[in-house]
Amino acid sequence: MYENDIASVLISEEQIEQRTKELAETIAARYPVGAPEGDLLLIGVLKGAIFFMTDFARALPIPTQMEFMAVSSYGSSTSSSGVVRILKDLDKDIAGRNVLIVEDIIDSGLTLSWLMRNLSSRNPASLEVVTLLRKPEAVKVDVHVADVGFDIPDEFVVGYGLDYDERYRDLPYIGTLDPKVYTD
Ligand SMILES: O=P(O)(O)OC[C@H]1O[C@H](OP(=O)(O)OP(=O)(O)O)[C@H](O)[C@@H]1O
Ligand code: HPA
Ligand SMILES: [Mg+2]
Repeated sequence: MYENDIASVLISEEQIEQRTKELAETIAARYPVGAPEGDLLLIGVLKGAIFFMTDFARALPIPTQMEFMAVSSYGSSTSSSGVVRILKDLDKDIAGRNVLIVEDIIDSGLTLSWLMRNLSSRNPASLEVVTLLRKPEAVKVDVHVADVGFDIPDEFVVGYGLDYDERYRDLPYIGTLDPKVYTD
């Protein structure tokens, strides 16, 4: 599909599927079914986390509810602007709920650190994060994340929800983007 733009496949469809199942089982074990806080509330961060969110939710062996927030800090660039904008806020109150943020990637950590502060101020009963990808060498602000699918090198990646200038989200795997695509 985008063969000429992808330099290498970093994580295959099968690896994503396998790791998502493992994460879902580990995480579900921490949330007792029938708790007074109600069902676990997944907050998906649009648009990047959309594919991971839907696969992760279906792999979780417990009932969950889903809400979405859209924030953006990259736009048509390969580095974070550092300014996080809310493009779509939650429709529901999360006070007293067990909340799990579902992210596709932690790169500089700026988006997540901002989001954690924003959501904690709404008084959830608990607030945790699961991310499919993390770039340990790129982190500028430390955010505690218990569950990471894959630690990856500091290269710009696309696919499985991740875009460059809105393209490549529909690739079923995670690939590195040939630098010619963004240096031309
Ligand atoms: O750790 P950071 O350096 O802050 O980067 C991570 C964030 O950047 C991407 O979102 P983006 O702003 O590209 O929006 P999108 O999900 O709609 O593509 C990605 O989906 C994360 O939310
Ligand atoms: O490597 C990346 N690829 C796509 N979107 C991103 N947002 C932060 N880092 C990345
Ligand atoms: Mg993006």
